[in-house]
Amino acid sequence: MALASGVRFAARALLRPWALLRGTTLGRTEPAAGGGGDGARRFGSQRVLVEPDAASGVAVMKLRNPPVNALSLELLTELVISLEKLENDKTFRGVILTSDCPRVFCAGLDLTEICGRNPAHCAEYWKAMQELWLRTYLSSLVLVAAINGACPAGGCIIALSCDCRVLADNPKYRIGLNETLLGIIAPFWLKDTYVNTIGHRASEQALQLGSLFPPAEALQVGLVDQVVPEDQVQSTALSEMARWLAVPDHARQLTKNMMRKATADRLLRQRDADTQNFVSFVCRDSIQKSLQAYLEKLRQRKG
Ligand SMILES: CC/C=C\C/C=C\C/C=C\CC/C=C/CC(=O)SCCNC(=O)CCNC(=O)[C@H](O)C(C)(C)COP(=O)(O)OP(=O)(O)OC[C@H]1O[C@@H](n2cnc3c(N)ncnc32)[C@H](O)[C@@H]1OP(=O)(O)O
Repeated sequence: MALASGVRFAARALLRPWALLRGTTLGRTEPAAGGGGDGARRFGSQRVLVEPDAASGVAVMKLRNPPVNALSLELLTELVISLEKLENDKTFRGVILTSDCPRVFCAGLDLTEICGRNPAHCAEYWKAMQELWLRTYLSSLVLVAAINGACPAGGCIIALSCDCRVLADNPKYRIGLNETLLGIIAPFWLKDTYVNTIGHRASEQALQLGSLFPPAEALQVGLVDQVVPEDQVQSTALSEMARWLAVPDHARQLTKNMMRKATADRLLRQRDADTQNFVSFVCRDSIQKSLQAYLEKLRQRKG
């Protein structure tokens, strides 16, 4: 798809230096845990573990950035590069995205990447977040989110960018765009993704309230497609993947692009403006104070 290749070019041009500079050990392979079928070899990087199964054409991509898979610049970079590697390997048709950290799928943006950071770093960071959303939202692969933990804000966006979502039935594993509770707001392309998933009225209410939905409500509002016992999340994600892979790739990919291109184009047309908006918004003293206070509250919760 032209657009995807455009994004792929952008990703490669934009991210290659990070991959080198950030000391990732991309491409390291090691035997998959439990053998993994035909000698499948895990690969990935420090913060992303990829367990490929060539026989089925499905890879499991695990976020591994303890304690909460906060989306640091490194994790964002490694996710995009790992996904690009799988997209370029025609052996693979689908990826299951899940967490290697207990109780948390992904805590969203790493707030230490924007709290007390200079505008240049905030811009670099936001471009990486844009890139990850574009890469997942437009991926030619089938992406299934196996949500095995809490999934607020940026974590919710990653899950929403997948083709479908399976959530563990644990009331502590809440999902949603809670930005307003931090005193910030979701940018238009997060809003658009929400509206495309749960509809305008539900999004309007949930975004303003910063709603974090427990599993039953997340299912009811359409934020997730299945809620299953925690020990069945991965197997259910695999079954869901099989359902999607039963469809010829070309027809499915063209349909996905038809459904999502307009939303992605809206960001692609104004990426620089969006980055400037983000930087000028988060660098405001009032917003910095809100974010610092929120981080402090998080740190004190354990006390
Ligand atoms: C007009 C304007 C126009 C345009 C505007 C443009 C742009 C819009 C502006 C901004 C962008 C908006 C997008 C935002 C998306 C986001 O993702 S914001 C981040 C939101 N994330 C959260 O609210 C989650 C916060 N975390 C939690 O709720 C819990 O940690 C969680 C439920 C995930 C796990 O709980 P638990 O297992 O108990 O772990 P702890 O809470 O104890 O946390 C462990 C340590 O991790 C630290 N931590 C947690 N979350 C984050 C995080 N997101 N970033 C950084 N650090 C985090 C936490 O402080 C603990 O640290 P410690 O061990 O104490 O040092």
